[in-house]
Parts: sequence; structure tokens; C-alpha cells
Amino acid sequence: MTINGKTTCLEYFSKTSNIEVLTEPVSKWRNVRGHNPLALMYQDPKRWGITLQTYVQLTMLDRHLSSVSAPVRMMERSIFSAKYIFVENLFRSGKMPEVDFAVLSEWFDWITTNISIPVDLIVYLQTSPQTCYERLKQRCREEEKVIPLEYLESIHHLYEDWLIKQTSFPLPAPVLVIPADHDLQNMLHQYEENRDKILAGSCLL
Ligand SMILES: Nc1ncnc2c1ncn2[C@@H]1O[C@H](COP(=O)(O)OP(=O)(O)O)[C@@H](O)[C@H]1O
Ligand SMILES: Cc1cn([C@H]2C[C@H](O)[C@@H](COP(=O)(O)O)O2)c(=O)[nH]c1=O
Repeated sequence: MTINGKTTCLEYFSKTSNIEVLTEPVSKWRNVRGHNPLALMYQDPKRWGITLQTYVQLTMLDRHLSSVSAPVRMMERSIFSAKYIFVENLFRSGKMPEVDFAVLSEWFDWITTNISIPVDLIVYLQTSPQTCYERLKQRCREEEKVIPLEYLESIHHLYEDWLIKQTSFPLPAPVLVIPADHDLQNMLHQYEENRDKILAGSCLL
């Protein structure tokens, strides 16, 4: 999902030795050479969706290909979720012209066909759209103040179709589901309970 506790989860695991944590490059999406494609996309998705998503795709690929510095790497989202969820949502909601979707899809298909992007395990922090909406208001990121609950509901359905029902797009790895509507204390407990599974990749599923 979005705005549901991914960064908080990664911060927790970053305190463990032998784990390398790669957070999402949101700061780049908010500032590329003085421009803010994230804000532009929320202001006018039809015009700027392609701009943001092209840059997201590039920066996610860069994250995937960066050299590994620890036995276990945890990465916030992937090039797959950017395409299967956010690009798909823009297109399906009529906020991305067909030609923009086609060009992004060609890029995505070329990348995933020609470049190896190994993923061992997807950890899905499963939250309701309402929880995300509350956390969005709590975090209060300027660009995201315009996000309505309906947007979070659409993103949620796309995630559920992909990772739970498994009816929409190919899965690059097995999925570990962690219910994440709970308070922070409860979540830290769940992270501990799932630590071995997460660190083992798909081996203990
Ligand atoms: N379990 C939780 N309960 C309540 N608030 C949370 C919880 N996890 C994270 N938050 C808060 O919700 C907001 C979004 O969390 P964050 O980790 O930045 O989400 P994401 O990286 O998925 O966008 C932050 O203000 C964070 O402090
Ligand atoms: C991957 C991706 C993200 N976004 C947007 C959604 C949020 O506003 C921010 C960051 O997400 P997070 O859940 O707070 O980490 O970026 C997007 O518009 N398109 C994307 O592909």
C-alpha cells in the first residue's frame, strides 16, 4: 500500500546488523534538478503522470542494481509495484493517456526482459485504505494533502488483486503477508515474529 508504515518497518530492521535497507528514493521524486514531479503529478496527473512515473522507474531500477553491501537487502517497494500499481492506477482511472501508458509499458517490458532483477520475497504490509488515510494525515507531506480516500481505495484494490488474489500481474517472488492496521507496538512485535522468515527470503515460507 502507500503511506502505511513501510519506512517505519525498514527503520526498525535497519538497526539489525547484516541487513542493508534501501528506502524509496522519494526525495528524488520531490526534487529533480529543482523540479518536483511528485507534486506536479498530484496537481495534474494527466499532464505529469508520465513524467513522475518515468523517473520513478529509473530511480527504482537504479536501486535494484546498486551494489550489495550486506548478506540481506530489504528494499522499500520495487520497479514492479511502481508499474503494476501506480502506473496501472493512473491508466485505469483515465488519468494517463494511452500513448503515455504504452511508452512506459514498452520501457518496463524492455527493462524486465533484458535486465535481471532478482527478488526473493515480497513482504506485504496489509493495511486498510482508512488506516493509510489516517497515517497520511498524520505524516502531512505537503504534496499528498490533495489525496482523497478513493485514491487509496483504488491503490488498495490493485495491491490485493496482485498480491492476495494473484489475478492481475505476475509475481516476481512469493508473498509474506503481515496485517498492519495495528499500533506501532503491536507492529514491532509482529516484525520480531516474522524476522526469521523475512531474513530467510522465501526459504521458510
Ligand atoms: N503502526 C503504526 N501506527 C500508527 N502510525 C504509524 C504506524 N506506522 C507508521 N505510522 C506513521 O504513519 C505515517 C506513515 O508511515 P511511514 O512509515 O512513513 O509510511 P510509508 O513509508 O509506507 O509511506 C508516519 O507518520 C508514521 O509515523
Ligand atoms: C512507487 C510510487 C509512489 N508514488 C507516490 C505515492 C506516495 O505519495 C509517494 C511515496 O509513497 P510512500 O508509500 O509514502 O512511500 O510516492 C507514485 O505516485 N508513484 C509510484 O510509482
